[in-house]
Amino acid sequence: VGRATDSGAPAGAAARTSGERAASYAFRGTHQAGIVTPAQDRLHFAAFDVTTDDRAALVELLQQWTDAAERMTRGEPAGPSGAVEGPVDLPPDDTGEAYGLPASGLTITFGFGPSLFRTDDGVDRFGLADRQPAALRTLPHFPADVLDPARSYGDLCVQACADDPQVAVHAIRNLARIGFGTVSVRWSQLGFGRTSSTSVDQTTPRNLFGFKDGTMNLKAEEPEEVDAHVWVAAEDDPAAGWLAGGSYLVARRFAMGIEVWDRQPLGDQEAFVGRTKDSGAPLSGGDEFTAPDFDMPGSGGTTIIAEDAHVRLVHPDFNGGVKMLRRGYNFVDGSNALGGLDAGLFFLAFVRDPDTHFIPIQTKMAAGDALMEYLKVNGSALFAVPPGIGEGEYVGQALFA
Ligand SMILES: C=CC1=C(C)c2cc3[nH]c(cc4nc(cc5[nH]c(cc1n2)c(C)c5CCC(=O)O)C(CCC(=O)O)=C4C)c(C)c3C=C
Ligand SMILES: [Fe+2]
Repeated sequence: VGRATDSGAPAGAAARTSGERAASYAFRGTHQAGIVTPAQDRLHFAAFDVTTDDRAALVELLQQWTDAAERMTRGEPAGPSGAVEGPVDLPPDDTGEAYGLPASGLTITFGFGPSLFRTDDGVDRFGLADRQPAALRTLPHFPADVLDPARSYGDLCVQACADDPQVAVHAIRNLARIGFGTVSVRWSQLGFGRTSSTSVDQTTPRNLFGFKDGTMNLKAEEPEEVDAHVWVAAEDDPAAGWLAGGSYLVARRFAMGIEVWDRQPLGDQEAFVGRTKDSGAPLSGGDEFTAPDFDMPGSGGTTIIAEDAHVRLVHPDFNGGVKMLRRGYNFVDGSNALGGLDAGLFFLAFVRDPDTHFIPIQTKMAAGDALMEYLKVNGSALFAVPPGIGEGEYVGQALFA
């Protein structure tokens, strides 16, 4: 199986055939991997706080993280000696739990939070304040947000996705280990079962409400749409030229009231979403990929896709044409005090500008979406995702130039 470029296309001699998953994705390229590369089945996402005010130490960490991430995405150990071949009187430079495992499609995607540029008190810890992108601010409070600060925010983030959970966890663990003394893990989230497709080669998966999720997602095979809605352009923000070719990453932990949801009639569940549970077709008819007819009359003077149906509220036609690249995951983090599952959807979306492509849609959804009855958001964060890493560069290098 060939290696893939950041566009998801094969880069090696052995080309990938349709639907076949690449064993590894190129770490370096125009854009970071883990955005338009095909969404893998497993996630370990971590937000870090930087525990030093030393800019040089931060840069050194990013250099070390770049080296280790490149190695791990190739299926190699995090450091040159590895888990078992280093000196016996030193801790190994790889923790070992992925020893013998293949790359498993690992992608590692880095992001920078607003607090890296300026603390809540306005302190410019690393001399980066004048390079803070205007759109990189703490997300506003939305109705139904019950945010836990211990699951929110962060100076840095790392999204590790792979087809083997052990490989994703190994990546985060080793980056945290390398960062000891410079960063600490603020929060992390495991995910299983992607809730989106980012390539037409992928079948649409299901979320924990049991519905197909990702049907109308932006896909790698629509590069013009991806350019228009995902990648930051050089002219977007004069203060943040370093972000050109990058993106913004929205992370929101949606706790789902699945026990209450499971007691709702099938027809009601379908009305809340606006699509059938079986094929995922819009309630106005057709198959999964048929465009919804939002004007089709239903019974009693209403439309067949209800005014508060999720797919109506978030559809580009009702949101100034904006689209997003969703890349979220299901999660179950044990059970809660009431004996229910602590389950939900860890929503991840890459957008060109959160002010136009996320905040208005989330505001509308939080205020009037039928799904919100079953959702609470207890974690939230926004990160600027620097562009891809060129040969000999480290992640985010242009920010520190
Ligand atoms: C603010 C953006 C969005 C949030 C938050 C969100 C949460 C969320 N969504 C589902 C389930 C489904 N979403 C679907 C489609 C869909 N969702 C968004 C945006 C947000 N979703 C968009 C832009 C779209 C595509 C709309 C379109 O272009 O038609 C679907 C339908 C299948 C699909 O197209 O993917 C489902 C199902 C849940 C459960 C959830 C929070 C937990
Ligand atoms: Fe959605």
